[in-house]
Amino acid sequence: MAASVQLNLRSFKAPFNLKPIAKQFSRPGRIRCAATTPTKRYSITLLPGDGIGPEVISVAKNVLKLAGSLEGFLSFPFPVFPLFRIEFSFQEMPMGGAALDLTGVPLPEETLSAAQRADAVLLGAIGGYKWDKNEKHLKPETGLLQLREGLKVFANLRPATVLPQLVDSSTLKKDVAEGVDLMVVRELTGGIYFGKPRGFGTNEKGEDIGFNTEVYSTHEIDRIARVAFEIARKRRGQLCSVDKANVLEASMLWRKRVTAIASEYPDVELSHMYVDNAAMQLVRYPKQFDTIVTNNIFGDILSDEASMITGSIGMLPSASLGESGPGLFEPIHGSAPDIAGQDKANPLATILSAAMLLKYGLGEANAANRIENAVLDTLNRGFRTGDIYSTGNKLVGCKEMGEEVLKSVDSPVPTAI
Ligand SMILES: NC(=O)C1=CN([C@@H]2O[C@H](COP(=O)(O)OP(=O)(O)OC[C@H]3O[C@@H](n4cnc5c(N)ncnc54)[C@H](O)[C@@H]3O)[C@@H](O)[C@H]2O)C=CC1
Ligand SMILES: CC(C)CC(=O)C(=O)O
Ligand SMILES: [Mg+2]
Repeated sequence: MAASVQLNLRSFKAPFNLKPIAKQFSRPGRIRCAATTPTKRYSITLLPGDGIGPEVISVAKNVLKLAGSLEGFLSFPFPVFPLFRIEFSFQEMPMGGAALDLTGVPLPEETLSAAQRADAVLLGAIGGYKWDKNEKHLKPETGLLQLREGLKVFANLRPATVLPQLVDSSTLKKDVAEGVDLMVVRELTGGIYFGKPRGFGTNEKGEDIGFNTEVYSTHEIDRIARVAFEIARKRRGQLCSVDKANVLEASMLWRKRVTAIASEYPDVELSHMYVDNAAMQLVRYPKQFDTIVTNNIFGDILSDEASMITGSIGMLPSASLGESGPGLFEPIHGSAPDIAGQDKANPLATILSAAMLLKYGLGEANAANRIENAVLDTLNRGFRTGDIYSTGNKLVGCKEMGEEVLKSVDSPVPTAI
């Protein structure tokens, strides 16, 4: 049954950051034998953030807890005998605007070190009107960039899969959206969001100017390219590198290095596309894409665009991984101040990010599949938040959607699509 309901967050042996079960067992202090049942303990740092962040994190935390508690049982055909237990300890820390209000900075040292010590980090979203006019170093968004840099999570995986249940929610025609299943691999700790010089100044005419620098090194390009090739190899074997090499020097180097790394992956078909064309192709014929690799800013923009093919930005999860240390898992959307506090947010992107946390962050693929199945089952039962609602379905809020997913997680035989 699990195979028929895969969300295409395919398990692949990533060359980074996965912690197989065996490794967990070998960690001193992680496994405790309570009576006869060994317990796998994971510490998760939760960063709810701002706007709808706390609403979606609260729902995803409950889903994660329940999915973990159901793991480790032998089933004949219902759970009978626990081989091991999974227990999460959650530490909630302030981040973004919430941290600014509390401590005066968007990423307090305590928050970063809690995240660095954790087995995985689950983030809601940050930002809001209240802090929009803050100086750069006092913006919630600066805290998010510092967190990604501090965790060294350079590879941001953003899968966009059109679920059969949500084809009608896509803004594209059914035959264009149906069957779309792509992965954006976005470079996350380099490029124009981090490049120097940056700042404000005056030009020769005395006018104010603002400037940023798009900069990539060989090392930064090579490592994200290898991640993308590895992922493409485990998917349909096609990698499209998106750049602006007809204009930007940083993109010229990008294209040269991605082409060079391709020789290590003869089984993967590499193509190149300029970003303006890619933005157009995504709405013209998105099924042509399997895996896309691109820089920080293009990946940010193209993944928001890709989300609408799937029905809503409220559906897209992400995993940000580094060579070692905890992964950072977050929905691709922001804090949605326009709907914050109204119980309207779609929590599925965050719930699916929790599934990615289990699969890519902790190596608990089974528990991850349980969550993915539960999301599909909930959609099969017709529950929809406003952003993915179509006629004939049941309109629910963020909390109720969460409760329905919990029911599906708990059901012994999930409904297949
Ligand atoms: N990772 C993060 O924490 C991110 C933070 N931001 C910040 O979020 C704030 C708002 O940014 P926007 O540009 O408005 O982007 P946004 O992603 O927060 O919202 C864009 C639109 O999508 C809707 N939306 C987003 N998530 C949704 C969900 N789960 N369910 C239903 N509808 C959803 C919103 O209501 C809004 O109409 C800004 O301060 C921005 O800097 C933006 C993107 C990512
Ligand atoms: C602060 C921004 C870079 C966040 C964002 O839009 C994203 O990562 O998708
Ligand atoms: Mg974005």
